[in-house]
Amino acid sequence: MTRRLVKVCGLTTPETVDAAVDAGADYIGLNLYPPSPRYVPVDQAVKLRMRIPPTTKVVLLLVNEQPIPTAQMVDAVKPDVVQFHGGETAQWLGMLKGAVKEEIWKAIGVKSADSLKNALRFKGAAHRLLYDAAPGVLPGGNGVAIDWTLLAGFCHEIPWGLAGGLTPDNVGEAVRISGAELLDASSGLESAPGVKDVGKIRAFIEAVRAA
Ligand SMILES: O=C(O)c1ccccc1N[C@@H]1O[C@H](COP(=O)(O)O)[C@@H](O)[C@H]1O
Repeated sequence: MTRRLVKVCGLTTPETVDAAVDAGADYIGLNLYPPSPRYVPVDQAVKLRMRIPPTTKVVLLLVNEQPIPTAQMVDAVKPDVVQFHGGETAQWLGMLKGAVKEEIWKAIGVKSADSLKNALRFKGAAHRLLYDAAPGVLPGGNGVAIDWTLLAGFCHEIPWGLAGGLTPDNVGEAVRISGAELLDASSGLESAPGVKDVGKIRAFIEAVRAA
């Protein structure tokens, strides 16, 4: 049986970080995109990062950052993965991949099957693609699900994960339809924008494990 990977993103407090670790999250995402309700400044991200044991990987979420701030934030927080969730190009990520040792993930806004085909340009530039809804009010974190059937019928050439509007209630169906091996949720685990609910974090991880 496949052991699926779970990422809980946009955590901002020690309590929710501890809850996600205790519940068995594989990845915890820290959001350094200032307009987001889940934004944490670098010094807070560093403190949260220090609570996370090596068995849980840390993902630093950035949007359209320039190379120097990117390097500074990565150096300070020391994540295992850097998730780029804006309009970063394959060429730019390719250059970065030569300079940084961390794993690189690229979020792809999915509108149709063509979105998946076009994302193949990131082969060699990103270690993993994260399929999410197309940008809305924010580049991500909008709680909007994509058409999961597109993923099931696609010949994936790059490791990938599913994001976008996942909740404890729908993630089982999302796994069944898409076959995703990594499931990523943020706003669907909140009681209000930016306020994570410990019960929903636990329920999400349990639902993935049961799928
Ligand atoms: O969460 C945010 O505010 C955010 C802001 C900018 C880029 C990405 C963001 N979140 C990421 O988007 C996906 C899907 O989130 P959701 O589950 O639909 O809320 C996920 O990777 C979030 O971490």
